Order: sequence, then structure tokens, then C-alpha cells
Amino acid sequence: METLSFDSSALKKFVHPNELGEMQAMVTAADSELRNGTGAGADFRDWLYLPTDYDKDEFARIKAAAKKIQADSEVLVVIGIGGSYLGARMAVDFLHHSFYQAQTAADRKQPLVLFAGNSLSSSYIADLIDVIGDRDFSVNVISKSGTTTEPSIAFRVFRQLLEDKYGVDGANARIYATTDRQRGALKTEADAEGWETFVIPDGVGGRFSVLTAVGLLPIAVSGADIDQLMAGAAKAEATYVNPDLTQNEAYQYAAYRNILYRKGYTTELLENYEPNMTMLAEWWKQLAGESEGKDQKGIYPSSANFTTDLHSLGQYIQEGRRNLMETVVKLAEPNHNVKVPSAKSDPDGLKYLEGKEIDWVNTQAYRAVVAAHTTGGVPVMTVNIAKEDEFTLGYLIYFFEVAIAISGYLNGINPFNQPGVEAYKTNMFGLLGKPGFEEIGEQLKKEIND
Ligand SMILES: O=P(O)(O)OC[C@H]1O[C@](O)(CO)[C@@H](O)[C@@H]1O
Repeated sequence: METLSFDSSALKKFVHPNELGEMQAMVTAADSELRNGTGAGADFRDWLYLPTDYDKDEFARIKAAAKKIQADSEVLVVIGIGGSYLGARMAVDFLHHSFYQAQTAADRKQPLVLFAGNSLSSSYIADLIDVIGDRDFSVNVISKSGTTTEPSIAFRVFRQLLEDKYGVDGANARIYATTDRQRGALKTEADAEGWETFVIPDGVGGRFSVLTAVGLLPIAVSGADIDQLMAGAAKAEATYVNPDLTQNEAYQYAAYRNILYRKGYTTELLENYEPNMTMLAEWWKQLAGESEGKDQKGIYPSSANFTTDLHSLGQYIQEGRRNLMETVVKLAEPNHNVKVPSAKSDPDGLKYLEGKEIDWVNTQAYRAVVAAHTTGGVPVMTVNIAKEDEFTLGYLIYFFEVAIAISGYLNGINPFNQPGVEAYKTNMFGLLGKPGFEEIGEQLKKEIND
């Protein structure tokens, strides 16, 4: 099958055949805003050409650094939050063994890539230190701003750990900083300490940065093929250039989700039938939520993992409030095919499935769910993907990035800023007593009777 195909055939009950064509003028305008830079946030569109127009020298340095880390470390601790972590995290899950973290070093062959700085949980940090134990490790600290609280705190902890284990010079040789090309606290410190640095390009926002060093270094360290990842993305870049809705499936997806949104389907669930795509949905949730949720509007991005969640959320999806739409990422070819075994007796009534591939059962479940949810009033779209390999993942990443950007313009917002995330940070700095935020802190403490 093709690397990716978008299937909207289950939308018939919800979208009249003429509606897609009626979106064409708006889609053409959104495409022009995106590609000609006439839309809001135009300075942050460099991800659009990233699969082909990237720094080849840096790409070679990423591979060299990955080789060094593979040679001298059993663990790579990747420190970052939001767009500075989700892409690498979802890619490592998508591309490796379902029990990647539980595999022995010999089976995994490459360093274990673990993540920190994506919460403020002290137990998580302590447990991660425990899991590293005596093993050799390196740190990749990733932050565009260089001042984000969660990764900054984690970096202090793991830098200290490195220095205790290897001394200051030894630690400095094991720290890799991915940050702004020239500005920011992290860049300044990296230059002063001699850490190897990689760049988050100016024109690429965090949630669009997985195909920069942000994602590429950890993904390469995990042993995945980043050439293939970029090749898949490059194929998608070439495929999704035509604004004609009959030709461009990424734009179709953008148009349909906006058609549905305007009919009251305000929450979109990204769904999978493969547990190792759970983090794919988390990555997509930031991409969609931070891009589109502003000016008091936007589709709320949520997710569900099937068939697991059919036994928890399934009831709500089938019969709850009718504001849901679903987008399934459906895998065509699993990495392994296991069959339902034969048994001597049939107490579980599974005789009729003996010898059948479990993936075939999975696909019948998907087909059954699409039919049931459609009947229940939930529109379902499907993104069919060929394989769980690097090429397909690169393609899929680009599909979602370009679709969400077009979708944002269709809804009349700036898809590339995120002003809303500052509100909690300002309050938190006030409560923490950060210099410059004292007044806000005092005011808040009064409000919450602290
Ligand atoms: O890379 P940084 O600057 O640490 O930011 C991490 C994340 O935090 C945000 O700025 C939101 O707080 C995201 O947009 C970004 O992906």
C-alpha cells in the first residue's frame, strides 16, 4: 500500500458531498497564507521545508554525536518538555520494541533513551536516577528558551550527577545542548562550558521541531535511521503541495475537521490500535492544541487507545455527548504476526478464530468500531499508514504538521504562537518567589488565602 492514505468514506452521514468543494476557496486562501507567508505567525514556517532544506553539516554532526553516545553510554537522558520532548518520545516508542525499556542492553543493542524534565515530580527524578544506577550515561538538554522551569530543574540534577561521576571535564564531554542558535541562557552556558550544541532553528516552533536536532539526536541514539525519517518527510513535503482538495489528502483532513468543528464536533480523538502509538497521540495533542486552541475557539484534541479504551471510554464515545469526532491512525502491516492458537477444548468460545492472525482480528475490531460509532453519531476519519518504520513516521509527521497549519488558518487563528501558556508560568513564578514576580505572588496568595 501507499505510505499513507486518508480515508473519509465513513463521513457520509455527517458531511454532504458538496461540502468539501465548498471549502476549496478557503483552503486555497489558507494555502497561500502558509506558503506565501501572508498569514499570521509567518516567521515560524521553516518546518515546511525542513525535510529537504536542512543544515546537512549539522545532520552529520548529529550522527557523529549519536555514534559517540552509543559508544560511551548505556543511557541517554533527554531533558525537555512540550515540543522539546514529545517528538523524540513518540518516535522512540513508534520505532522500537513494545517493551523497549524492559529489553536487556544486549537485545536493545543501543542506549536506552529516557526522558526527564517533562514534569515537576520529584519521585520521577529519583526513580530515574535509581534506574540509571551505575550505568554510563549522557545528557541531551533541549530547550529553545533555555529558561523553562521543568527542564532547567532536571538539568541541574542530572548535570550534578554527571559531575559527581565523571568530574567537571568528563561531564562537559557528555552534555549535548539543543537550543537557540545564538540567544538564551542555555546557549550562553553551553558555549562557556564547551558542550556540543545543536540548533533549534529560529523559524521552527517547539511543536514543529521533531525533524530538527530536537528529535533527530535522541532518535538517532536509539538506533533508528534518521535518513529514512527525513526521506519519508521529504516525500510528504513533495506530495502535499497542491492546494486542490481533490488531490491533497492532508488538506482534506484539515478541511473535514473544520467542516465537522463548525457543526458542533468540537473534540477530536486521535486513536490507534497499537499501544506503541500512545505517545504519537500525545505529540499530536500538543501540535493541534497549542496551534489551534486560541481566541476562545479551536478543536479540543484528545486521544484514545484501542481496543483498550473501548472497555473504558467506549461507552461515552458510543452514547455520550455528541460533540466528538475521531481520527484513527490505522497500521496496515504490523511488525509481527501472531496467530490465535488452537486449544484442546473451547471454554472461551474462540474455536472460530483459531489459526487467524491477531492483526486480522484487530482490523475487524477497527471496522466494527467505525460502523458502531458512525451509527452512534460520531464521525470517523482514518489515516492509514503502511508500516511502523522511519520512512512512514517521517511522512506521517509531515502530514499532521501541514494539516494542522492549514486547519489553523481555516479557523482564522495564528497557528504558530502560544501566548496562553504564559499565564500559569507567571502565576507559578509569583508563588515560587522568582525575582520580578513578587507582586503577582502577593496578589495570588491573597486570592487563594495562602
Ligand atoms: O523549548 P522550551 O523553550 O523549553 O519550551 C518547551 C515548550 O514550552 C512551550 O513554550 C510552552 O510552555 C512550548 O511551546 C514548548 O514546546
